[in-house]
Order: sequence, then C-alpha cells, then structure tokens
Amino acid sequence: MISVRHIHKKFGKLDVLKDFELEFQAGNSYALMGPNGSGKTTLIKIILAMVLPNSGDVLVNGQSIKGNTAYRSQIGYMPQIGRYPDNMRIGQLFSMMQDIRPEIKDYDMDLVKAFGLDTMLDKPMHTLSGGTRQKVSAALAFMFRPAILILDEPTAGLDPIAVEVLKNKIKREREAGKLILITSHILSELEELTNQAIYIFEGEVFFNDSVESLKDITGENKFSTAIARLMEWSLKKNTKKTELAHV
Ligand SMILES: Nc1ncnc2c1ncn2[C@@H]1O[C@H](COP(=O)(O)OP(=O)(O)OP(=O)(O)O)[C@@H](O)[C@H]1O
Repeated sequence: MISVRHIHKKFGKLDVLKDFELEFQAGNSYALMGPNGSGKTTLIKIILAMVLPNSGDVLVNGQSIKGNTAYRSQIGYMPQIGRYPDNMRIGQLFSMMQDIRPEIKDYDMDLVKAFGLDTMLDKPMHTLSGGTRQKVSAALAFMFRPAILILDEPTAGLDPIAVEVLKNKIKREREAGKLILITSHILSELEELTNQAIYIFEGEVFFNDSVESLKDITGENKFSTAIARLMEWSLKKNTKKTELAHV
C-alpha cells in the first residue's frame, strides 16, 4: 500500500535517512520506533509530501507521490503538534475540513462525540488546552474514514480516559483492515496497538519485521524487553563502528 523506495534525506550535513526501503501493507499496524531525533517524523512527513527527500520515491497504491496530491485523501494524519488558525472555532475547523473534502459525506464522528468536542464547537482554537487540541487532531485524522492512518505520538498529552478512547478506536480501525503507522515512545501502547516493528537507528532501518519475530530473534517474550534488547544491539553495533573507525 505504501512503498518507501531508496529514500535519502539530509538536513545540512546530517544524513537523517539513508537509503530507506520500507513496505507498509493494509491490515497491518506498524510501530515506528527509534531514539529522539532518529528521523521518525521526517519519514512520516516525506510520506505525506510535507518534506521533500534528496532522492528516492514513495509509492502509494503503486503510484508515485511526486506531483500528486490526490493520494493524500487516503491518509488520516495526526501530527505530533497540531497547528491550527488561532481564531478559528472547533466547529469552523471541522466545517472547513469537510468543505475541502466534498466527495465524503459520511463522516466518522466517533471521536468527536467520545471526546465531547461536539459540546465545544464554539471554542476558538487558541483557548484550547494542549490535550483538547490533541483530541481535535485525533478527531480530524479519523473523520474522513481514510484507508491509511499515520499517527505521530497520538496519545501524548491526553488524559488516561482519552488515551483509552483513542486506543480502542485505533484497534477497531486496525480490525477493519486499515493500514496504521504509529510513532510513540510508550512501548506498552505500541505493544497493544501494533503487530509490526520498525526500529530506526543512526539513519538506518535497524529492524523491520513482525513483533512475533522481534520476540523470537531477541529471545524475549515481552515487547518492551525485546525493544530494550534491540536498543542494546544497536548501541553495540555503534560502539563497534566507532572502535573500527579508530583502528
Ligand atoms: N526542518 C528541519 N531542518 C533541520 N533539521 C531538521 C529539520 N527537521 C528535522 N531535523 C533534524 O532531523 C533529525 C530527525 O528529526 P525527527 O523530528 O524526524 O526525529 P524523530 O525521530 O521524530 O524525533 P522525536 O522522537 O524526538 O520526535 C533531528 O536531528 C532533527 O533536528
């Protein structure tokens, strides 16, 4: 459904993504992991054409995203920090987004209702708490029933009840066969929501396989311990590289 082909991205002298090759298939839910600054958001933004790579391409349903904006309508994106016009009210924001997508009439209002956003449609965006802005972003990501959901640290800043609501929604969408890509530093959450693990380290894809094989390869039954093992290995590989560089 999404093919990342030989993507290379530099910011100045920093090689953030080196020759990335990844495939994302419908019906799977992918945990995109890696240390701070390892390039997770950059990869997501390249898939959304919000950042241009230095080389390589992304195909969505077999079609290059270059010079193509139509594919974006298949993706629901929840950014790490949602930025909205300050004076716009929640209701106006929803209407504006609905006007941009006139082909869709059957909105998914599950999260709007579950988060109680329907009772605060008159509130201007600049008056909202961080968590409420996050709820608005979540509601928008799901509203147009996209086949692909890309969620960048979706539960950051949400209260525990809202976290459960969002996690249950993600699970329902996954069961309905959607492609889901989630970045998070909360491993328990990724364990609950995903079946595929991608670990990025120093600009490279260090691990890319099912959660089952992650557990097999590391010999660990618990997801968080398996990831901890992977992190140790990535650091060792790095130490070896550094040692070799000094020889
Ligand atoms: N617009 C930009 N200009 C320059 N450097 C950037 C830009 N965007 C990202 N970077 C750098 O690219 C690297 C990867 O950043 P990115 O936000 O993709 O990491 P991340 O894995 O999502 O991090 P985190 O876990 O902290 O959210 C970082 O070193 C960051 O400083």
